[in-house]
Amino acid sequence: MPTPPDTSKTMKLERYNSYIRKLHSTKLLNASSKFLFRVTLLIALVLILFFTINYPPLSDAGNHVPPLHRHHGHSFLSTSLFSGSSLVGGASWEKQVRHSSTPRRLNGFSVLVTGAAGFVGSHCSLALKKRGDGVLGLDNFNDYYDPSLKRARQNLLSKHQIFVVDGDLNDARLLTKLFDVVPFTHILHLAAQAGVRYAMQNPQSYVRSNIAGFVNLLEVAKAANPQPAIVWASSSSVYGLNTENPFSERDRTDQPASLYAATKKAGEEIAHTYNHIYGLSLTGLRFFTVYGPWGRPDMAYFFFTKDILQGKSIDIYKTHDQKEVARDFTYIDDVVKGCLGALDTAEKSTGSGGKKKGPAQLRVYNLGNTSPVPVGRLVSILEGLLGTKAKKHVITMPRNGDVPFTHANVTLAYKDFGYKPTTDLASGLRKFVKWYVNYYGIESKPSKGTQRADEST
Ligand SMILES: O=C(O)[C@H]1O[C@H](OP(=O)(O)OP(=O)(O)OC[C@H]2O[C@@H](n3ccc(=O)[nH]c3=O)[C@H](O)[C@@H]2O)[C@H](O)[C@@H](O)[C@@H]1O
Repeated sequence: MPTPPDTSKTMKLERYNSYIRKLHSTKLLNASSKFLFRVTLLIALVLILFFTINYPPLSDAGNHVPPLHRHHGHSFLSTSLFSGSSLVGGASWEKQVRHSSTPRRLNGFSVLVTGAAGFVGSHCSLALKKRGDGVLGLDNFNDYYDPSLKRARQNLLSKHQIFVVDGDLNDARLLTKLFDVVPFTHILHLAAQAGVRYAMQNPQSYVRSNIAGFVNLLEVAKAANPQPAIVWASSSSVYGLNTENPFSERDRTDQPASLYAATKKAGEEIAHTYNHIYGLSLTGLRFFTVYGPWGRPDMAYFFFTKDILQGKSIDIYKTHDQKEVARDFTYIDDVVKGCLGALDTAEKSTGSGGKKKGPAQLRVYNLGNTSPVPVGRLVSILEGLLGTKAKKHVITMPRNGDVPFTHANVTLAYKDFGYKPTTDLASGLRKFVKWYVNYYGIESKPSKGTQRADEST
């Protein structure tokens, strides 16, 4: 008989093999579950990020800016999560917000300045900080004009311990957070879509900033406890086709000539509503063509300077009945004094947490220079300061929302807070040109005395 095979060894081997197989399958299971777990985590993170970027906070749903239209607004990622280098709502962010907003003088204000990286906003922020008030800036750094100029203004502010939060007026969650962190006594609301003629190119940006953004800010302010007093920038353009001269706050403002003017006028009406329903103290300031160092490159005095220095021709508008166009150009330092005067005399809001307790202050003031200057004269002053002849191209004013002249009566602002402009156009432009040349350098050699046949002298 054949000897039976010795199975003990085979069985041992099989047992060993099955043990190894089990071991492998458990390892495999472990590895694959780990892998699955990681993939799920990654998907979850991607989804969270996707929703954060694409969907605004619930409270902001009504003001959601569709992604395609964001170039003049701000992405929600940078608006809602990050500001400068710190995370919005994080401990270091809150510390910066508090530090910047804390007044350094007895009974000093704590002011939220919107549009703080803008022209008037940066000047006012510095003036407030210098006298000991706390200032927190808010700006969306949009690209209506060169954002690097806004960043340069922000750098200047940060040297004076003013923190500018990178965010949009339409971000209700961000605004509410700011009011949670700081009990602001005042808002100086200067953020806006400015410029008269650009309204024909991008009308929606005016509605978004000057109407929706303003309402969003007022909604947050009325709900705050304490409610702040609000001083905000209206515009001389609300006088539109008014023919009274000079313009007084009592004159009609129901004939705006541009959508820009119409949104500013709408702001004045909206201010009335929030004052009436919620007891918010509101002061609108009608600025008259403000100019000066750190100004706005979209304004005529600014781009005339650039074009004259580069030897390019400039368009000088005349009215349809061949008259000169004139503006009550107002120097920035005078306007800053007006803004501070308005803040100093602003009474407290009377409501709290969205409920009115009694009547509150509602005011509107002209802040002009009281001395209109024809645009041709502005150009001659610039030619003198730059030592260069401009290539002047005099044309009839295009139908683009412009008005033929502006002239402020400032009696009311003088009576209520001593507003008295002291800078004439020649002195103010001298300071502007000094700043301009220092900031930009002289970009190209001025070309002298070359005029076209259709130019005036
Ligand atoms: O006072 C105001 O409320 C307004 O002042 C300025 O608006 P505007 O007065 O039109 O200022 P510029 O655009 O700098 O124009 C100044 C003057 O130059 C004239 N101009 C403008 C452009 C141009 O190419 N040529 C020209 O002759 C205009 O007709 C105007 O008379 C600001 O741009 C507005 O944001 C502000 O609200």
